Amino acid sequence: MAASGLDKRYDGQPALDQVSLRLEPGTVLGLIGRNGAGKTTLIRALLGLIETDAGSASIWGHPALQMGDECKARLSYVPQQPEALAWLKVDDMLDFIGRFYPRWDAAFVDATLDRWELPRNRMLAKLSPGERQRVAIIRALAPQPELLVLDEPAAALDPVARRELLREIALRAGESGTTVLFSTHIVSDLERVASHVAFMHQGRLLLHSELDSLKERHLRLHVPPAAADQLVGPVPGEVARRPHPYGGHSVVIVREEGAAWPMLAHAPGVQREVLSLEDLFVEVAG
Ligand SMILES: Nc1ncnc2c1ncn2[C@@H]1O[C@H](COP(=O)(O)OP(=O)(O)OP(=O)(O)O)[C@@H](O)[C@H]1O
Repeated sequence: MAASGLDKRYDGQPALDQVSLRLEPGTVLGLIGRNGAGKTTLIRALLGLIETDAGSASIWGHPALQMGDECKARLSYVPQQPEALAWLKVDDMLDFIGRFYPRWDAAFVDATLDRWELPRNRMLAKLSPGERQRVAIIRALAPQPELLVLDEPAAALDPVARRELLREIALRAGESGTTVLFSTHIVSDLERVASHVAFMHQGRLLLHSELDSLKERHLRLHVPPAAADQLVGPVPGEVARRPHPYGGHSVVIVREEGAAWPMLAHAPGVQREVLSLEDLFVEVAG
């Protein structure tokens, strides 16, 4: 799955601004960003569900906008608010959908409905939002997709259900090599399962990196007033800068993998701080 140069405007406002992204097979990419950052728009553009103003998206080398049935059968998508087939009972909907998929795992459906204590005979429209989301997740996993796309799957789930979902995603990725793209604003969820992380902010993709190397590549420097002369121009790799309330500045920097830190990181009186993912998110998107 890949996109290059995606632009999308709504009422003149950019929802996607020159977004390029490549999802390598077998990775679990967590897409993180604040409300309205453009996550859903990006997911829909990647899947060819909306046309963009510029740029292109492809899935397994085919243009996303002209995806054929063969490709569709290899991927599953859980939208933020699953609404399809709401007049059917849980069991009937899953039976009906299952007929379209050769690799439909009926035993998984059965076991997971029990494990998640979902009412099989109730109409989808009468389920709670969290229950509906769980059913949508079962529906998405049962065909054993090669590519699983989840738009804020945890939004309506309680903490126990969230853990179960994350465990299931990790299992699929680890055992079957399923490629996963999921959006979230819960940083701890992302840290639990993602191999890669992408930050969206105001329609732009600010950062796309392997999760493990992210912390090694970023640093917050606390620069005391005495070293202020070092901050006249931009610091190499500068991502964010804030004045400290008690004087001095904090500067977040990024370096290429294996590259050296800029001189400022070694300057006298400058303190280095390794950022958590949450801190980094707040720094770039705050
Ligand atoms: N159909 C639409 N018509 C007009 N504006 C839209 C439409 N869809 C999205 N937008 C706007 O585009 C921007 C990005 O929205 P999007 O839903 O992609 O954000 P998001 O990151 O998924 O947000 P959230 O975390 O709240 O779900 C927002 O400002 C939103 O209001």
